[in-house]
Order: sequence, then structure tokens, then C-alpha cells
Amino acid sequence: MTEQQPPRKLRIGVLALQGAFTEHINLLNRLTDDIEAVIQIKTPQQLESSNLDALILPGGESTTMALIAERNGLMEPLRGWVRAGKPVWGTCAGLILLSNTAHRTKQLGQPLIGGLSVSVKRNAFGTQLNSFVSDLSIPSLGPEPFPAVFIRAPIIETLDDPSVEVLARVTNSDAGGEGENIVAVRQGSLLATAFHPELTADDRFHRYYLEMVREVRGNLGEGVNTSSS
Ligand SMILES: NC(=O)CC[C@H](N)C(=O)O
Repeated sequence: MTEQQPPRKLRIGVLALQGAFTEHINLLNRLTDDIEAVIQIKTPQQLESSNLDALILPGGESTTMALIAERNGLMEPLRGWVRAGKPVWGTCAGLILLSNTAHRTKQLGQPLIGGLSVSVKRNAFGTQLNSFVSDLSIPSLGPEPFPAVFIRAPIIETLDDPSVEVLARVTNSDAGGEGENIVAVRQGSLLATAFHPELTADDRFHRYYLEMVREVRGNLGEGVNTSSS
């Protein structure tokens, strides 16, 4: 009889400098079938020595997060992680940090991790008071709409490489505007959402990321999936 070994469980790091990292950790800790450990990352040593399969950059304030990351000596190690093709998911401020270009009316040239070939516009829907929830159609997650929470959210203004795949758009009438904007993309090992899946009870986006992590780690030849046949 041949025994089917289950795939190895994943170790997921969450950048824990500022913002909504606890919410990601709480949601990930419920996905015990897939996850071995969820680890808070605050220092370069933790990033290097935690044997992580993937990283999440949470929502919060991208300027503050970048400032603390620089102070902790984490910006370059994070850039190296992205360059190595290891999986990263940025939510909201995390999307801003991952993007190659960020625009806002007042502040240009904030430090970014970069790697994702998009330009984003920060605070595209206005202030905290203009937060909203929109039921998005996200075909990659299945037919049920996904309840997306937008809090001082950015939008993805331009896709600057053909390898960037659009996963979701928001209809701006939900935010009192017109037209629609791109709010979720994937480019190879990088996933980015302008909204906050960690603030809902719906875990499909986190499960989608874990699947993506297994696929990317498999491509990197790091044998996440150890099942034998
Ligand atoms: N919810 C969020 O992460 C908001 C992002 C924030 N407006 C920024 O520019 O960094």
C-alpha cells in the first residue's frame, strides 16, 4: 500500500511593525489544516531565521511602516526577499509598499519596498470617513461575491507590466463615485489587495494566498509539497 503524505504545513510571517497585523494573525491561526506557524516579523534576524514560506505586509500607514522598517534595518532585507521571488501579499498599506510607484497629492517619493509593477494612488477614496464595504466579484475565489473592506484605501492606477494579472475591480458607485478601479492584482510571487480581507470572517482570500504560496515555492524548487505518489 502506498502512503500519501499530506503536504508540509506552511510558516507564514506577518510584518508586525504597525497597523492591522493582529487581524491577519488571528485569521491565519484559524487555518490550522494548512499552517504550522504564524510569526511576527519585526527585525531582519526574524525574517532570515524563521524559515518562512511566505510573508504578509498588513494595512496601516505606509509612511510610518516604511519609517520603522528603515529604522529596524528591514527595508533592504525585504527588498531582497521580493527579488528572490519569495511570496509576499500586501494588503492596503502593504500594497502601497510593494508597488514600484506611489502617488498622492501631498507626498511624493516615500520609501517603498517595490517589486510589483504597478503605480498606486494613495487614499484614493478620501479619508477614514469614506471607508466602505463592497461586494466584489473575484472569479479566482469562486462565484460568491467577496465582502471587501476599504479603509483609506489606495487604487491601482496603472499596470506597468503585462505579467500583472487583475483579480478584482471595484465599482466606484459603492464609494459614491463613478467608473471602476483595479483593487487586487497578482504578479508572479506577489499578491496585492487595496482592501482588508483580514477584517472579514470570509477566509477565501487567505486560502487563495496559501495555495499561491505552495505553487510559488514549488516553482522555486523548495519542495513545500512533499506528497509522494
Ligand atoms: N488601511 C490602510 O492600510 C490605509 C493605507 C494608508 N492610507 C496609506 O496611505 O498608507
